[in-house]
Amino acid sequence: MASRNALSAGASLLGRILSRNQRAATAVASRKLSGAASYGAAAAEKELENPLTPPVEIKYTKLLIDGKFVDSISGKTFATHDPRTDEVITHVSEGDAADIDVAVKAARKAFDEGPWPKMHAHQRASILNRFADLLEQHGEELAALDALDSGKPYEQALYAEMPTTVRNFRYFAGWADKIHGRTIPTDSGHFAYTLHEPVGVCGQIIPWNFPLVMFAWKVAPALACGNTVVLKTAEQTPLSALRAGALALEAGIPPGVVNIVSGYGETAGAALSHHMDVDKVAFTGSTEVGKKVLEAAAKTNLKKVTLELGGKSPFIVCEGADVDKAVELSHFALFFNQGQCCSAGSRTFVHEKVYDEFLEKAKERALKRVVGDPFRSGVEQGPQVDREQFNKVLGYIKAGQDEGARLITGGSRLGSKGFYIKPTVFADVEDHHKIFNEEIFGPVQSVTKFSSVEEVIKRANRTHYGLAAGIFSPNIDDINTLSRGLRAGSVWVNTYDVFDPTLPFGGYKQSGLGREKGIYALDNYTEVKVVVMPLSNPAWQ
Ligand SMILES: NC(=O)c1ccc[n+]([C@@H]2O[C@H](COP(=O)([O-])OP(=O)(O)OC[C@H]3O[C@@H](n4cnc5c(N)ncnc54)[C@H](O)[C@@H]3O)[C@@H](O)[C@H]2O)c1
Repeated sequence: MASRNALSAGASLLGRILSRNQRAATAVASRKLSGAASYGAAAAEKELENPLTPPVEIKYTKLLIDGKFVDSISGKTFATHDPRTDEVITHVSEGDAADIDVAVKAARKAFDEGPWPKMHAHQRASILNRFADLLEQHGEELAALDALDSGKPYEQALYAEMPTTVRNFRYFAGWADKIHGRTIPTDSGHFAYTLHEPVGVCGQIIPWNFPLVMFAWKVAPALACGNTVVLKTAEQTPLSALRAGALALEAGIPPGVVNIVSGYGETAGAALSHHMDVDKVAFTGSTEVGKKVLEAAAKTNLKKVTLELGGKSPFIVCEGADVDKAVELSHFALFFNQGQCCSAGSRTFVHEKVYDEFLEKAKERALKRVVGDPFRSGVEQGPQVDREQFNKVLGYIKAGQDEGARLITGGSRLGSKGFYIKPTVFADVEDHHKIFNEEIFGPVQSVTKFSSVEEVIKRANRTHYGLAAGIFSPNIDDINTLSRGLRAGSVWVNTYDVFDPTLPFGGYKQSGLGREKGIYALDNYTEVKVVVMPLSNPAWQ
């Protein structure tokens, strides 16, 4: 019953999109991929050859600094590509160290002299709520920009990612006037109280897999606490944040409070993490780059650092599980967003008693997955974000085959244009296989067998990551033992990828430092000051 309740996914935003899309997707799937679905179906190929025109006009391509959209100092631009075709969508101003410096100066001025940190907190909340309203009103446009730039299904961007983006701003707007310290009794006859003050200028570096959601996770808590920000978007997906930046100005967020610099990691990103006048940096991306960001902070001004990094999360299907539901949820846990999720359930552990049935049904489900133009209704999976990721995923598929994992479906590109990959499932994957240890970040499910809860805890924890874990079981004893035994920042039981703004998110081990979202995020964006004074006049007064 517990699993049925959870699977109805009423509590999960992504669960809602899952079930909403599922109905549409199943209908499209059966229409497009009748019987034993074939990717080579002429109709599907033809659709991929002739992509739809996205319902969006691109209005903002310059850097947003000090309330104005400006060219980069070097005058350079870079192309952003449509992953459906690899054609250029548009050219965007390319910020580098010089632009980061100007943006940091604007953010510093807005912090030191501007109204934002000092205004009544309820006024900050009103402005943030107005910003949330504008984001909501422009939901279709913003979702289309993300779908175009990243290849994610437009319906997923519109029905799952836009609402969570808006909710994050509303949630943190609600905190703005509730951030306060305590009075503290002392043993020494002093009166003491704490003030929770903004950290200052916050550098924020985000990835390409969820451009707007990452924008919201970073910007909303920083602004609610009274900070100013310089945000560096991912070079693959610069468009939606620039549009959101224009809406931030329209909402009344003062100039210099939100600065947005498009550019590359080695130049603009590194300049931000090394900048001597940035007080804090929040980064989401690969563990490899996360280490560089931490090193940059250590080598410069010891800016505070939070990191949300990679994962290799286990999804565990226990004895007694309803196999159809386990297959559906594990499929969602891995394939959501083309498999490009830091929290992807990318190691599927299945109890030996249900293993064979699970494999057969997991293959069937992967074959039914609707891969196609992200602007077509009912599509569950679009192309990978760019050529680099596409080649990387195909490289992992080859490594899986070379190392002896059993490929049961997929295993190659789909079509001849763009970065589409067939939903792929490997069976009998062993713990030492590369595909079981490294973050693939693609539509590749790796399934392995286990015999006992004790065994699976040991194997699931045998990784340097610790971001998330999924448990699928009807048995409360197994659920309790597993949820306490797994070393991960989020454990989803009979559900997956629940990203409510109220819940903290972050990693154990090399999956990160600190927590984003929820009340825990406020700690990242505030300094604590203690003020101490004597209770009675001291002799020297
Ligand atoms: N945890 C996540 O949410 C997440 C997101 C994206 C990618 N990844 C992982 O990272 C892999 C590589 O993808 P990627 O290259 O886009 O990730 P990445 O870590 O290189 O990029 C993430 C962000 O960091 C910036 N960056 C890159 N080098 C930098 C540097 N030296 N200093 C400061 N900022 C820098 C990038 O420009 C981008 O904005 C993926 O295959 C995946 O495994 C994880």
